[in-house]
Amino acid sequence: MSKPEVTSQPEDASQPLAEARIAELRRSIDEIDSAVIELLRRRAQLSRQVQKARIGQRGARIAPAREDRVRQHFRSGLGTKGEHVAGAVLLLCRGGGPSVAAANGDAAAADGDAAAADGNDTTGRSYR
Ligand SMILES: C=C(O[C@@H]1C=C(C(=O)O)C=C[C@H]1O)C(=O)O
Repeated sequence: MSKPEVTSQPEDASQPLAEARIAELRRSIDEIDSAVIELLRRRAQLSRQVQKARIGQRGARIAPAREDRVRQHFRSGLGTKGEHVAGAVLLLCRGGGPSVAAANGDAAAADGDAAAADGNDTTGRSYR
């Protein structure tokens, strides 16, 4: 696999058009990121409702077979790297830690997530 290109040069202020274009593109990227964040918040809410319902029926919070299908869905849409995205999405949406709603700059809540951030899901499987 080829290495990702890394530009060490500072952005060239002598190219104002290119700079303006980059700024415009970055605004579009930021808008998309905001939409992705909002969708992930909604996904996490729905996911927690499913988990709560299952726990209410004395089931487990985690459903490995369903998670495999979620990974497959991301892989079919995004290629092999999609599985990494799926791993991050599942990590975010699984309950047990602070909810995504507590994420607004709440360092204490973020600390509580550290145990889940070691690259392994709660089934002990690595998602890296
Ligand atoms: C939401 C569910 O519960 C958990 C969360 C999942 C998810 O966020 O996609 C998938 C499987 C479960 O580990 C579910 O079983 O559908």
